[in-house]
Amino acid sequence: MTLPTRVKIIDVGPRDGLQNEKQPVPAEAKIGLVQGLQEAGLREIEVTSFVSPKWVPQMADNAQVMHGIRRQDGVRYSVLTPNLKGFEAAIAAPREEWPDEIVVFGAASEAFSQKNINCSIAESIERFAPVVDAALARGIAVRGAMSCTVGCPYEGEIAPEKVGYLAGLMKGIGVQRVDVADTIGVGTPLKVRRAIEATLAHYGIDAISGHFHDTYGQALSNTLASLEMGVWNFQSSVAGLGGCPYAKGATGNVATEDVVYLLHGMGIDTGIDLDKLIDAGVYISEVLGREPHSRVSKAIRTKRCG
Ligand SMILES: CC(C)(COP(=O)([O-])OP(=O)([O-])OC[C@H]1O[C@@H](n2cnc3c(N)ncnc32)[C@H](O)[C@@H]1OP(=O)([O-])[O-])[C@@H](O)C(=O)NCCC(=O)NCCSC(=O)C[C@@](C)(O)CC(=O)[O-]
Repeated sequence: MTLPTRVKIIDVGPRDGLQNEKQPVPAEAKIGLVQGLQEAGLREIEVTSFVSPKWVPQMADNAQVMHGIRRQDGVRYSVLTPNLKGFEAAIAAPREEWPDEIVVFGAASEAFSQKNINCSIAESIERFAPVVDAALARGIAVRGAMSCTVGCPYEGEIAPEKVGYLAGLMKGIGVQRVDVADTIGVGTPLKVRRAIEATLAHYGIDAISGHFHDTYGQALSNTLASLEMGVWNFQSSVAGLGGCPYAKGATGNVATEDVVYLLHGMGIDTGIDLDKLIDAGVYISEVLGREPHSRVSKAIRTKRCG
């Protein structure tokens, strides 16, 4: 078994992490979070989503946030765009405020697709196709998020064949890389491996990222299981922020701090400064009025206090 020697982490905290917050989070705080993450060495950050503000009010300040971030060379900034309306809104600003990558988001579960984006899987692909074309024509990269690749809050366990089917549809419309997401954090290593194997029928290992929520405390195990398959792109949220508005009871993504500690402990390079990352997590947690949901953050902050 050869493990990757380096891993790329996409911090999805500003988007996935904050989208479900009930309290208002000022755009300035979201901008400050992006700043803290890039200063900590993150090279990919999912900043916001251009979705309906009626569906996800917390992301209504998308344009303001994209306008406010201070871009750093070498950092890729991505946003979610579920349809052409969202894509057009994402590129309504001057070129320098465009996202580097857009994310279309589908689900391996029909029920989740309906609840999350109000259409069937097949309809979602029809909607995404012109978005993908429009993005690629403008030199904007395209990622596809695949939700519920292990389990669904409405349908229960999801068969790997459904994941393979969705991955094939994504590939068919030109999506360049995909996230295998355990939206509700029910996955365990063998199930996650099967979902990734099904995706490998359509995408190479370099084009697959692992996106694990930590509801049942399995996300680090699932990260390790994916690493052992050669996956080297992962998504996580600083301070373990998050939860999907259409996945009741699901907690946040695995904390970036915990993933970085795991990887560094295995001698795998991430380019991330763990201390600065912890500070970014503390910053946003103070805005939200709670402690970071990261065991590593807690342990290191306790040690800092002597
Ligand atoms: C997809 C829609 C828009 C369909 O929603 P719909 O109601 O079917 O859309 P519609 O086309 O019928 O339009 C209805 C209204 O929404 C407006 N609208 C339409 N599109 C947009 C847009 N892009 N931006 C702003 N406004 C929009 C449109 O203009 C219209 O406005 P009205 O005439 O009523 O005033 C809706 O279902 C939606 O916004 N869903 C968002 C769901 C979401 O953001 N979920 C969380 C992200 S997914 C996730 O977290 C999972 C992930 C990625 O992290 C991976 C994982 O862990 O699984």
